[in-house]
Amino acid sequence: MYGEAVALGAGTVLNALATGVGSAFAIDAETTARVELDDSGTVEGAIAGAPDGDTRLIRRCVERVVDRFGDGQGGHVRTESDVPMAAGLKSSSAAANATVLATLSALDVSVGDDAELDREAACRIGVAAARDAGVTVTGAFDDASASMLGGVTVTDNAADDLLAREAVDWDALVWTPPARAFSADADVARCERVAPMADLVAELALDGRYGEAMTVNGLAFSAALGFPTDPAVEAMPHADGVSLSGTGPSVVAVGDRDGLERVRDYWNQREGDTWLTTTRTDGARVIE
Ligand SMILES: Nc1ncnc2c1ncn2[C@@H]1O[C@H](COP(=O)(O)OP(=O)(O)OP(=O)(O)O)[C@@H](O)[C@H]1O
Ligand SMILES: O=C(O)C1=C[C@@H](O)[C@@H](O)[C@H](O)C1
Repeated sequence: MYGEAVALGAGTVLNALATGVGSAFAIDAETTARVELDDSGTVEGAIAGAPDGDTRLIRRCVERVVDRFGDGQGGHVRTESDVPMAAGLKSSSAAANATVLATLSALDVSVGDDAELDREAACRIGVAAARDAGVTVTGAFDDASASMLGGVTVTDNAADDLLAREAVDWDALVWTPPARAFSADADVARCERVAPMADLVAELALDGRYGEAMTVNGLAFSAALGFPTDPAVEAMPHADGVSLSGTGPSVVAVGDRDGLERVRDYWNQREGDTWLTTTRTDGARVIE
């Protein structure tokens, strides 16, 4: 019983750690999960390129899907990803979504608008697994829904409610410094202090003013989480929006390509990886 699926990384419009309301947009960076189920009863996991990586999340995704749709199967899940881990680009949501879809496929459970399960419901299985594994603060339904559905989403993570979704076609520039920042380690109390700014960002996002929204988000959460704002200030004259992504350290700018190429000249002078990409509107998909 074999299943394979792909899900997307994402950037941040609004970090949900202040109020529980969040917003994210899918980018063209993929995580693939390959799941083989058997009658062993236990689930093993592996992460390509990270032999010591924490596989609790993906193992929990398999277990939750088998508990609901299977018959006591065990097996093995392996992920392979373009999304840097713990860098603010929703690697956890991409891994969870890909693993859930691959396990559903291995069990021949169809996923889609007119199928047994729609993709939003499948996404919630991964959110539950992320809470079980302790890799999230709020459940990150904003991250997970953007990764699964594509486009930009606005969510209330306290209720795992999808407040808005829009297919957006943006060019984006990503700077990922060498450091890593796990969401579970973020200073939530400090984030809660910027709640008035988060409320403003939510209003802007729900009004479709995503560029302004993410820029305010970036200034507020860079201050709350102790990240430099220089990369954002460098980008602002040339981008429609720029923000710290997730709980950092990556910074993402969106806008027209010429402007982003100007920003790339600045960010290339910084340690780390700077890469041009685009948003994705198709979301996650089953391969086999
Ligand atoms: N490719 C992967 N395969 C399996 N598990 C992964 C993978 N990538 C990330 N994870 C899991 O997600 C955890 C990192 O999640 P975390 O939320 O801290 O980072 P992120 O999602 O990249 O950043 P952010 O949530 O700030 O956008 C890892 O410790 C691991 O448990
Ligand atoms: O773990 C979480 O709850 C989150 C982590 C970050 O990606 C945030 O950007 C997201 O809004 C919520």
